[in-house]
Amino acid sequence: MKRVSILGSTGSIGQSTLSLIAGRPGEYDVVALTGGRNVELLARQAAETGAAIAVTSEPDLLDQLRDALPAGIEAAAGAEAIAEAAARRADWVMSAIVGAAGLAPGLAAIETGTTLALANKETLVAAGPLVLSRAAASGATILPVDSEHSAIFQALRGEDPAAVERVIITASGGALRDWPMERLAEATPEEAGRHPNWAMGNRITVDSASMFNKALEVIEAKEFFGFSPDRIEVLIHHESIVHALVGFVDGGVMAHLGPPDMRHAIGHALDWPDRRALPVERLDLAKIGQLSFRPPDEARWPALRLARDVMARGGLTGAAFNAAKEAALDAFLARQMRFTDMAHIVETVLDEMDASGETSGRGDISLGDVLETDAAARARARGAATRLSQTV
Ligand SMILES: NC(=O)C1=CN([C@@H]2O[C@H](COP(=O)(O)OP(=O)(O)OC[C@H]3O[C@@H](n4cnc5c(N)ncnc54)[C@H](OP(=O)(O)O)[C@@H]3O)[C@@H](O)[C@H]2O)C=CC1
Ligand SMILES: CC(=O)[C@@H](O)[C@H](O)COP(=O)(O)O
Ligand SMILES: [Mn+2]
Repeated sequence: MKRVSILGSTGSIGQSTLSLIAGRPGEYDVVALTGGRNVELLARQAAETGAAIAVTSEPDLLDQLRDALPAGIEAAAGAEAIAEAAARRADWVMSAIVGAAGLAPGLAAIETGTTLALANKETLVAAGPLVLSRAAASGATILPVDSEHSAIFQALRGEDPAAVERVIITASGGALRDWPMERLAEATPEEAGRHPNWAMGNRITVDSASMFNKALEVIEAKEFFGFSPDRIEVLIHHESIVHALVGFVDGGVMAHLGPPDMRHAIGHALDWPDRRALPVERLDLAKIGQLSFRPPDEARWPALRLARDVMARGGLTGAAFNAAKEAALDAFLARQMRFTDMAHIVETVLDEMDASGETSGRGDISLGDVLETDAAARARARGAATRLSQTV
């Protein structure tokens, strides 16, 4: 039996992963499941799968988790306990915690030499070189789960990476794509949180509307595949059917298509290097009829320009970018500032930290360096958000 652990099992990706596993009885031995505040669901998942251990990130919910678990399933709580559970021997680990909180547990799994299915894009944005060098040292395999990166990975199967000329990552445009630009400042968290095509967690859905999700994905593609930034393009594609395209030196372009359902990308990583049947809807292009494409407007979506700055600056800039974005998103979701303020705040934090040398990151970057930069960027972004909320 394949031993699997799921970090972030109570979230959107985590639940989809468990649904695939439940559809193949007797094939998987569930080692660890981790969640956050939803301990009721976590306990139910652990009971249904017979997991060895269930861990919540919230120490104040440990008793509640313990009470809800059947006898024989271990319970634990806190960030360290999650990293320890991630380090338990497993053949395959899904990294689906949201945000930078997923970095340390993902690294802990990597140290064991396992196969890490990586949905947590923040891991590569904040600490790409560190994560890849630790994987090379331990022999761990990292498989992309983010739909665009899974698409690129699949288009590259059997290809010579040197023959790649460019990659094109598609973007739906998110919830506010048809709004006039002058109204964007008024958008509420509820309005920004309605994705036109994908059912996902709330944070990534709002990031999709601001295009910060795509900005993270461009950096993720640079880090994971090693493409130079000038070879990574973004294309607005409303239907979310073409997930990414790879252009080769002979002019040929391979596109990866499929209905917007993450069970395909998750299943691909679960079954890799094989391909097996997955319970996803089959693509019916005749029914869809038309697919549309247009270039992104960087004035509307400054996050895309910021991603280019992050890649040009390098060092610890990715860690600062992600943390500032997370803090700005927190402030927007808490209604402390406007939708359009998020990009201003992130840009201000990046410029300040670049000027002070805090993100220069010379030499080998450690997890401690990344976490320190993350904390500094978050503090700056929170400060800027508080000042803004006092002036609005
Ligand atoms: N959803 C999607 O389709 C896609 C998601 N991704 C990426 O996958 C990751 C997960 O996304 P998604 O499933 O949508 O997110 P969700 O918000 O749906 O789920 C997040 C998971 O992380 C847990 N969690 C939240 N905060 C913490 C914390 N501080 N420490 C430990 N665990 C925590 C949550 O627990 P609880 O809910 O119990 O509080 C939940 O299990 C993100 O990095 C996202 O960018 C990438 C591509 C597509
Ligand atoms: C499913 C997935 O991978 C998401 O990251 C998706 O890409 C979000 O859609 P957009 O950011 O294109 O709106
Ligand atoms: Mn994606």
